[in-house]
Amino acid sequence: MRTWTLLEIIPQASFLQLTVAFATVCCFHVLYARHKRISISYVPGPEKSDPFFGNLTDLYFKEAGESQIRWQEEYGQVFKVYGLLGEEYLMISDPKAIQHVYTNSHSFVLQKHTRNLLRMLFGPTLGVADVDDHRRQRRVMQPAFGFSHLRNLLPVFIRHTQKLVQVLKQEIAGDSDRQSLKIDVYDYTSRVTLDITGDAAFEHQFGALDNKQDKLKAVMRKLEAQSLGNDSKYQLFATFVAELLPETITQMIHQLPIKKYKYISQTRDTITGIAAEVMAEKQDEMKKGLEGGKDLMSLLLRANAREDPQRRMSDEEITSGITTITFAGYTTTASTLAFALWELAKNPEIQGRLREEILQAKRDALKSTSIDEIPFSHYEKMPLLTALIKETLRIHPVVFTRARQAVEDEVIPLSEPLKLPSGNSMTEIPVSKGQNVWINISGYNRLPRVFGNNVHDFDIDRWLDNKLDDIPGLVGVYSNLISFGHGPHACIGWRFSLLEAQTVIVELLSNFEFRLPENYKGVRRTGAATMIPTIPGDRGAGTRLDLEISTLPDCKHS
Ligand code: HEM
Repeated sequence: MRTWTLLEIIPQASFLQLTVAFATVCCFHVLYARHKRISISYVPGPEKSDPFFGNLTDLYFKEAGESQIRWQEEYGQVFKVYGLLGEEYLMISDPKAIQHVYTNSHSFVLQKHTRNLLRMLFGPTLGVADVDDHRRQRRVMQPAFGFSHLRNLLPVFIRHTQKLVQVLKQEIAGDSDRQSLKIDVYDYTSRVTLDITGDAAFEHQFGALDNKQDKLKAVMRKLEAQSLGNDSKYQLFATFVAELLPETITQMIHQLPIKKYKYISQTRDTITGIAAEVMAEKQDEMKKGLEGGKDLMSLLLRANAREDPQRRMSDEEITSGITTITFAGYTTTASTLAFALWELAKNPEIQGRLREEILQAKRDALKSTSIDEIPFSHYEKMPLLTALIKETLRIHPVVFTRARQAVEDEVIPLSEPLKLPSGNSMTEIPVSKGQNVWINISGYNRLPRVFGNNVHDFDIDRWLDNKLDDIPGLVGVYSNLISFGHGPHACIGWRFSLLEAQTVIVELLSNFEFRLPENYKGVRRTGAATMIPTIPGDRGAGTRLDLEISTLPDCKHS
């Protein structure tokens, strides 16, 4: 009998047959790898809500964080959820477990899909660099985000925020000297954060508040619209299948002439091209011995030049660092600000108290410096402003979940024993290479043992006596909140973001009043690349949060 070789079979098979054969081999490969893993099936968790998609449809199609918070109440700080074809994910909000996963960034890395997408868009950037490269890059970049440099950026923040106030006043007054106007506050918070971030990061003037035509702005906005997330089962399927395929195959697929991938590489070329142009100009200035700017890129170039040549960042690493910062920085802070203004509109009493604190700080500044601008050192001394921002970050963490994958066998310690249905309990969870672990950021921020019993209420008073800042053994870079992550990959821009949010809220509340609009139907917190505000039942309208705004009586003509 004749034996067929693979090379003889392939030319005779149709494309469909080959695809089916390839998919079957992949499925077996995945199921075999899964079978060899240490099982976590004993960990309690919700039943599958879909035989094929497991719990993914709950996690992706319901409001962002909603299911994770509900399951945490039911199953505790550690539970299991199902992904595609019965894949088991570990979801953790236990502080010790989070600390372990986040800190051991060599054992737990970003999921393949996210890593590839980030690499395609931004190049060898912070989130995807391997451990040594990441450490080297952070070492050079970190000082630019310290308090002493932020002090220099405050005038940039204030300048753009004052422009925002001016634009809003003109819009409200319109042609008819109107009293108030319904606006999409996200549109304005994202324009001001884009202008601030471009200017502070590399002195690029996006001119978003002026509606200026700008190539980079157009690309960033398009990218933002594209990242609106998985809103169909097909997209969800494609994302998770990409996760199951070997990395080399995924990278080959990304080279295919598919519209989405072509768009991503064009976007990358535009962003990095502009950043490279600016960098070349700045390097030229440095060579001529000119003093250079106070923006992050200038600081980075100067710090890099002082580094040991072996440890310097390459030009490509600098441009991808700056573009990542610009994109990561503006959308996150813009949504956080929009959520904060929404909370203030829902709580006029808090809005009034906070406005009084701000106006008093401005009066004090006027007395001591003859300018009604709050000095840098005073922002931290405004308890209500600080509490508002902390409570917004707690209730509305725009990065509401983070996925990590174990690249080696590991044991995850727990701060509280995990009780099993058998009556036994476990103090640590062994996991195998390949195990997906999701950090339940929304859930952690609502742990009653950390934040009190009324965790689901927006209550800024919980922060006022500073007790929450002093609990030992917790996680996060800011006030025991995990909204900015933890460990080596924690948000590099958290201080930047806080100061930016503080300046914007100070200027907005001293000039305007925010109310819920007529026919208010709520706001949906939608899970996309980050958590974004959208109109309930109208995802097509994109990121949007409508509020009624009016100019305060004594500010109308200033
Ligand atoms: C409210 C605003 C912000 C929130 C909630 C936020 C949240 C986060 C979180 C949770 C991470 C960790 C991601 C992970 O675990 O993989 C992160 C990383 C990062 N963030 Fe932010 N961020 C904010 C604003 C900013 C700003 C303003 C900048 C820059 C100016 C920035 C730049 C970055 C960068 C570069 C990383 C990657 C760090 C690394 O991998 O080493 N973020 N951010």
